[in-house]
Amino acid sequence: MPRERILSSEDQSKPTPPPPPSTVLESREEDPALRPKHMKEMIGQRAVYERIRVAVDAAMMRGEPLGHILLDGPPGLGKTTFATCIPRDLGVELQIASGAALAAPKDLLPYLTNAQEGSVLFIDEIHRLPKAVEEFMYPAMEDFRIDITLGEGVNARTVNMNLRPFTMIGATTRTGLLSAPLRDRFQIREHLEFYSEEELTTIVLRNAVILKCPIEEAAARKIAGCSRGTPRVVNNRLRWVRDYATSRADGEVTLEVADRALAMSRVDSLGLDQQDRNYLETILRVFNGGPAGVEAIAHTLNAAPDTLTDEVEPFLLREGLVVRTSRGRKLTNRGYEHLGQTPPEEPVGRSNDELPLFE
Ligand SMILES: Nc1ncnc2c1ncn2[C@@H]1O[C@H](COP(=O)(O)OP(=O)(O)OP(=O)(O)O)[C@@H](O)[C@H]1O
Ligand SMILES: [Mg+2]
Repeated sequence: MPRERILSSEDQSKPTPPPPPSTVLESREEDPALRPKHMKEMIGQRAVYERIRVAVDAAMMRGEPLGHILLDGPPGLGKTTFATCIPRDLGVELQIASGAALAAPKDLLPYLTNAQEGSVLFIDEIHRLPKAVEEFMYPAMEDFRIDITLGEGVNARTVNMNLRPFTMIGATTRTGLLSAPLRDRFQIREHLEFYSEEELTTIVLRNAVILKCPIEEAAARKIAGCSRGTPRVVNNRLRWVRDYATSRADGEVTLEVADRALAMSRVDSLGLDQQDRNYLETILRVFNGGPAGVEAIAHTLNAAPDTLTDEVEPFLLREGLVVRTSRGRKLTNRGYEHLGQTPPEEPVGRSNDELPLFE
């Protein structure tokens, strides 16, 4: 670990004032320098990595296209990273499309016809594909063939077109929203899980070197411990702490500097930020601890329900701060305690109509 203080000439010439904490922490802007380029540089997700590796090696040895891959899991855990590393490892081209932008089959057509043999077509947010586009994809994925309808009414006729065999990689934060026929067309389906503190510490130490930021191991561990098990969050926190070290200390991220920086950005001991705490506080104060429907919580917070289910809730559920019951979200005893409150007498989430839901 380099201990000396290193600042690149770029850092010195352009001192950027740190943006307000909430922007730093919620920022979805990716740093291309920090995204691993090859699968072997990826940290964690070992089981997923090994299975994809087997398929990639076999495809390369046989000279055949890799089977279609579906990746799901909460935001920031590495779906896009896998999708960009796989074609690089295979040495093939990558095209990127977003489910939300493919409104009709004709929007997908150029991607399919441009796909070279063995190349990868990555569709992000694949759960947002309209039904018509999804159905158009079935024969493309299964038989590398598409059916195009030309003309209208009685003059309409269907033309079959063969495609070059390619690999589709789909990413979604919501597998539950995918139809079974689409899901079944992916030969490999992988779920990405939250990262351990150990893995996140490794990511911090690796990225601190890339960012030329001297850091103490204890500080790296501290940043990792409050990053919600998520590499994207760990990178954002590292950048914030590094900015803080540059502008409020001598540039070195010591444990003390990390503590001060994280306290200033209002990240708490579990790594929750203001948005997470607002969510918990709303259930506590507005809904008396719950149960409360996600729509109602979202309205109260002036947030989109999807943001809550996709981005806020997965980690809070994993940490056991809330439970999802058939009647809505409810604070657990741990949730009460985290907010500095005494839990109510009766045990939470255990009456018959409030059994936790497993989805
Ligand atoms: N296994 C990993 N090792 C190291 N860094 C990682 C890993 N996975 C992700 N990252 C880092 O986290 C960032 C976010 O990851 P990525 O964009 O792949 O998430 P995602 O699952 O696609 O999220 P979203 O659902 O929001 O699209 C990447 O830019 C990368 O720097
Ligand atoms: Mg992504």
